[in-house]
Amino acid sequence: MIDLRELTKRYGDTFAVRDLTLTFPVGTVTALLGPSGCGKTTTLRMINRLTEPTSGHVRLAGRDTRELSPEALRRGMGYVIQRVGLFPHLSVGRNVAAVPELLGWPAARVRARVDELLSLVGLEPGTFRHKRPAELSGGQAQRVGVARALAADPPVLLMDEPFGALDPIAREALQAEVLEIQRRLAKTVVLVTHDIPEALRMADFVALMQAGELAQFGTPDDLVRRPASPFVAQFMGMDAALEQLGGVRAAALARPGDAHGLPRLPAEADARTALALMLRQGTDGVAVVGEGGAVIGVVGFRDLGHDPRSGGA
Ligand SMILES: Nc1ncnc2c1ncn2[C@@H]1O[C@H](COP(=O)(O)OP(=O)(O)OP(=O)(O)O)[C@@H](O)[C@H]1O
Repeated sequence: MIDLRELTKRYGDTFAVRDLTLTFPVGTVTALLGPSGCGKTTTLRMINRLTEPTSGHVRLAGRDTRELSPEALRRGMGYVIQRVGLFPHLSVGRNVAAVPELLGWPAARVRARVDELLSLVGLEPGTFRHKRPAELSGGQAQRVGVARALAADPPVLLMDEPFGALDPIAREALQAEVLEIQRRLAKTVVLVTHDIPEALRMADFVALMQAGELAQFGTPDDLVRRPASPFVAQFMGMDAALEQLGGVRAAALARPGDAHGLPRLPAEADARTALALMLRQGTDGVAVVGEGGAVIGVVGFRDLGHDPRSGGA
């Protein structure tokens, strides 16, 4: 297990993380959840010592991580970030092989491992092994990133908004596959996200942070049904509104309008996905497209308040 004890990171007068005491149980997914700037990434980076704490400490399986070299520590922890950062000049296969090669595995074992991992993340090895990162879609590149993080079979996987840059359909597919892999391999996963539905879907436990401190740790059900403070109730309550949008098809809200410059959303997507796309792209609308990419109509930010099932109230 990973234990954080009174972990603090200060930048000048700002506490990015303050007195954080938290245990990530072995073989589970724990989401570090919270609004922008609450200290999620700083916490994750203190676990693998990409950021050194100002005070407090991290224990891994009972050992203070300061007793380990950062390199040895990181070898035991896969790390996946939003933009995977694959080596552009290396093939997909060589990217996945990077850590096993560093560890001096025999060539045949590395080759077998690369193929095993590509299959595991849903990429057919014969098709993808020799491709360059530039030839991949965002979702495929992110899959390679996950395969690379798992290459040396680390017991711990640290993931920082790993699905954040993906379109909604690729995101849901990869979330499902990462969950499936986690269940099969029983990795200890720490997942940074600000997306409540993602945390609810993926996490066994949620650590909700507020301004560098722990607001509540518990199961997703605990946080939704037994919030420890008004902040938790309000933050998790945003989800109820979002869930309602999840039941409405974006196509049902689409109306004629100027689709120029708007991000595109498939007609079968729901209104929650439309909202996520607007927030991510910084637009106040999306273009809903049908088969063949023809624009059906636009959904504006203000249209999201109108549920056609309730008569447009
Ligand atoms: N290198 C740094 N120097 C100064 N301040 C920093 C540094 N890194 C983070 N901070 C500050 O620490 C706080 C927490 O940042 P952190 O990136 O951990 O938040 P976060 O919850 O991951 O946010 P987001 O969801 O927006 O990525 C923020 O106020 C941020 O501005």
